Amino acid sequence: MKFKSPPVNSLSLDFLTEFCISLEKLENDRACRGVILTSAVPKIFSSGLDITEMCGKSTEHYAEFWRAVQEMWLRLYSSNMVTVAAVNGSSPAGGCLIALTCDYRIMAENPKFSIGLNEAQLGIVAPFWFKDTFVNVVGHRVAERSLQLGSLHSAPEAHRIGLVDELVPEEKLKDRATAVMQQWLALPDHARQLTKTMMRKAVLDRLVAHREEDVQNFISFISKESIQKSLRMYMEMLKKKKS
Ligand SMILES: CCCCC/C=C\C/C=C\C/C=C/C(=O)SCCNC(=O)CCNC(=O)[C@H](O)C(C)(C)COP(=O)(O)OP(=O)(O)OC[C@H]1O[C@@H](n2cnc3c(N)ncnc32)[C@H](O)[C@@H]1OP(=O)(O)O
Repeated sequence: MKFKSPPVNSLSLDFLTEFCISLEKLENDRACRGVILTSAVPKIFSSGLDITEMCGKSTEHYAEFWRAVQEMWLRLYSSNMVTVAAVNGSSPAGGCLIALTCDYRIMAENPKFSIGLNEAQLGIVAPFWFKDTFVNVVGHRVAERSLQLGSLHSAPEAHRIGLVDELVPEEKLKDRATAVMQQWLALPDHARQLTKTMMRKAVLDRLVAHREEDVQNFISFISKESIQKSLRMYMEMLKKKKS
């Protein structure tokens, strides 16, 4: 599956809805046992949640948007398919979450590409299930430091801390992702799927049990004037960086 929402594959409500529909179709297709996620936009895997969806909108809109973010994560983290992220560009925040939610991450070894949960830099907080997914990949200490600092890690650093499983030259990314997929698909599906469920169930159950509470927390957090101001300033900073 190739993300193609230029300029930066930001995760808008439309993007998330289409992503979930596509995943559901693949999940229900018995012939499909695995999916490789990558980007058709040069240099960017995904710029994370679309910030414009979280600025100056109604409470109803925030609720709908956040449910779509939750749905994307719940579907991908609990997928029966083998999921491989072929990270061919930068991947901050929600983009990093997509990669972390997969079974395996391969990143192009370009040191200009960065990845991480940088929410703190925007003055916002990564929700508990972003944090739980991160901890499950890199461990508590690395996750704590990285989250508090809102770090964006260069590709080599991301590999060093275990955020990505391997680095390959960009032109070899597709072949390597295919080889990894074949390796994972060589196992009997039922054994691999039950193992995956065992490893991820507690974290998935936690969001399922607190889903509505999480929506309400998001709404009350994102509606604060101080948070709206931080997001507006961040968007302005992104625009200024260009000029
Ligand atoms: C305690 C209770 C807690 C409850 C929980 C509450 C809150 C938490 C909520 C949410 C968690 C948030 C998760 C997120 O994902 S937030 C998004 C974080 N993303 C980023 O920080 C990335 C920002 N973007 C960049 O760094 C760069 O754009 C890039 C991806 C590195 C690409 O750089 P490049 O130079 O190639 O492009 P531009 O910077 O010129 O960007 C082009 C164009 O796109 C716009 N844009 C970029 N990113 C986003 C985005 N995420 N959303 C919307 N728009 C984006 C950018 O402004 C430019 O627009 P323009 O109009 O100027 O062309």
